[in-house]
Amino acid sequence: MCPYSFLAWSFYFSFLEAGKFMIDKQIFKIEGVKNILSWLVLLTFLQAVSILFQAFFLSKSIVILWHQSAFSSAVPYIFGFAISLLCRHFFSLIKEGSANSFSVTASEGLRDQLLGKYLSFGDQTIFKTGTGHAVSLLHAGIDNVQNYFQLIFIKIIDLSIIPWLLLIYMFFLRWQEALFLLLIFPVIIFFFVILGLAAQKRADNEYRNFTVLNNRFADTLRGMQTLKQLGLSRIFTKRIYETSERYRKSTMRSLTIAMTSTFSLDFFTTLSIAVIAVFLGFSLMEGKMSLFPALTLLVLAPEYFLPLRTFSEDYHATLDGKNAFTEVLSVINQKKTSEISALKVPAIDSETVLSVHNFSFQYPDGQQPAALKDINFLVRGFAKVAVVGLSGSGKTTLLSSLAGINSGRGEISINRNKFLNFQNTSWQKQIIYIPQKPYIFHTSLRENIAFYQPDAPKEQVVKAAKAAGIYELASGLFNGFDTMIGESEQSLSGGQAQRIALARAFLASDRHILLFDEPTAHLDIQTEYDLKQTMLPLLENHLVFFATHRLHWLKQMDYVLVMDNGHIIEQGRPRELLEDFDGKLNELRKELTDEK
Ligand SMILES: Nc1ncnc2c1ncn2[C@@H]1O[C@H](COP(=O)(O)OP(=O)(O)OP(=O)(O)O)[C@@H](O)[C@H]1O
Repeated sequence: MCPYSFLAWSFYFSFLEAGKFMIDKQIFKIEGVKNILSWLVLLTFLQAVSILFQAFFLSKSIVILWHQSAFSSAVPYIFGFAISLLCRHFFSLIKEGSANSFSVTASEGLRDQLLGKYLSFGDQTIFKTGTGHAVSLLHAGIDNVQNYFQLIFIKIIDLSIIPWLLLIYMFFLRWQEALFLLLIFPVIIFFFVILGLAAQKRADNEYRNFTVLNNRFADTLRGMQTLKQLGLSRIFTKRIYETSERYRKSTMRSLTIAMTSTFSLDFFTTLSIAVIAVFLGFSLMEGKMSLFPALTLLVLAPEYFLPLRTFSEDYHATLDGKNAFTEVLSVINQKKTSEISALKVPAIDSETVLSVHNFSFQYPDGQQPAALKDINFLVRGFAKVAVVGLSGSGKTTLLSSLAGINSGRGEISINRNKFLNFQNTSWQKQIIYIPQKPYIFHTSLRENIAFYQPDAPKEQVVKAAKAAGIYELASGLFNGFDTMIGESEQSLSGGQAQRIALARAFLASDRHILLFDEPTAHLDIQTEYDLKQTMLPLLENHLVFFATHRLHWLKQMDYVLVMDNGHIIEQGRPRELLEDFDGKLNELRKELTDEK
């Protein structure tokens, strides 16, 4: 291998390796990246030219003053030096400003995409990675990505342009020193790469510990009340402490590597500059070169290494940002098994025929067999369908599939319009979903009730509240319907939360599909009875799917699906099924009675 190709190869290798640590290639797919790159390249080029002029004018001024010429002859050079210094910093400021505005826009775009992904994937993505991790990715993670965008382009472009432009000029001044600087560069990068490998491993470890800490912290906060009741809060506090200690130690370990790499780079670059200074000193003493090229070379040598040094100073922050960026993209790039369909589902009315044939669903990380298998049923108009079964039989999964939260696949027809699953916008816009514990948002009571219809006038909100039996509660509150509820605000009982969910349903009069997932499961008998009286009028004029363990609801239902192990094992009119003493519904009734 000839020396030139060896040199070229070592440059290529060192840049490639340095780049691999710092750049996630997907960064080039971000919108507007080409424009910002071209703009930064232009500014960096101008900055490098300013540095050259700065060195030139500075050396000229010193040489004139050294030779004790008239001060006036040095003034234009001093002036030139000041101008080029100003230009250099001016270009640097514009670069930072441009990179900053790009990084803010790009990272906010990523935050929106990430949030959109979490919302469209439902709780399954969050369930997989953990709530704490999801929240920290949306906040600290995106902030790290912003910092990464802010730093990485400027650092990489500086490193790719400034040293080489300076080096070309230095070759013209004196090739020996320029060659030395050229040869030392890959050597320094080689050490940097070795340390980078270790830093990458430590940073990955640090990120893993950070994720565990976030999840553990969020879980503990959520379960704090239960932990206190069970007398376990101290144990969990200790666990959080231990996890945070692990995170602290791993951060310190990766910081040690970062410091070592900064130190070693500083050491090598300072040593190289010192070597150059010694060479130049000898050449000057021996009269082999004049003062101007020697001074210019001495001024330019630190500038030659400066991009590399600043690159290493922000190495740790950049690595953190890169890890966060990769993580954000891994969520954003997740593919849904099926995208939400835009096919129009007719509005559900008293004449609608809904037929579900061979519908199955498997959780992405669920084990065989599927959570729902060959589900078949046909319901007409505003039927009231009970979904019953033992715990784990698939009731919630069926309701989540009907709500379009789960994907699944089968032959579904609504008045002969065919669909593959319920992930359909016009179907979902007709649904009201009431789970066991409805989510109460941290906002006013009024906004909580107006969940499906945010623009509903106050009179309608009040009417819905009256129908749901929550009006008395609202009147008793300090700020009435404007009182803040949810989170740490006004606390609500399970029954009151359920009534808010019912008020939402009363208000959403244009939605005619009601999905109840064991709405009274955790309420006492009296509260359930009171709530039932409120719920019964709501069931009218709605297609209702009502998952429950409490079989007294069957009296209000027209049809029942009995589930076991993801299958519908029996279906029909409740009264007819209950008359069959050997039937599955009666078997279930006995099992549920025995359980009590
Ligand atoms: N997010 C999930 N990921 C993987 N498997 C799940 C998930 N949720 C439920 N399953 C599994 O699917 C099956 C049906 O669960 P599902 O919650 O639908 O039952 P259920 O009848 O509603 O039970 P319960 O009455 O206790 O609420 C169970 O085997 C359960 O372990």
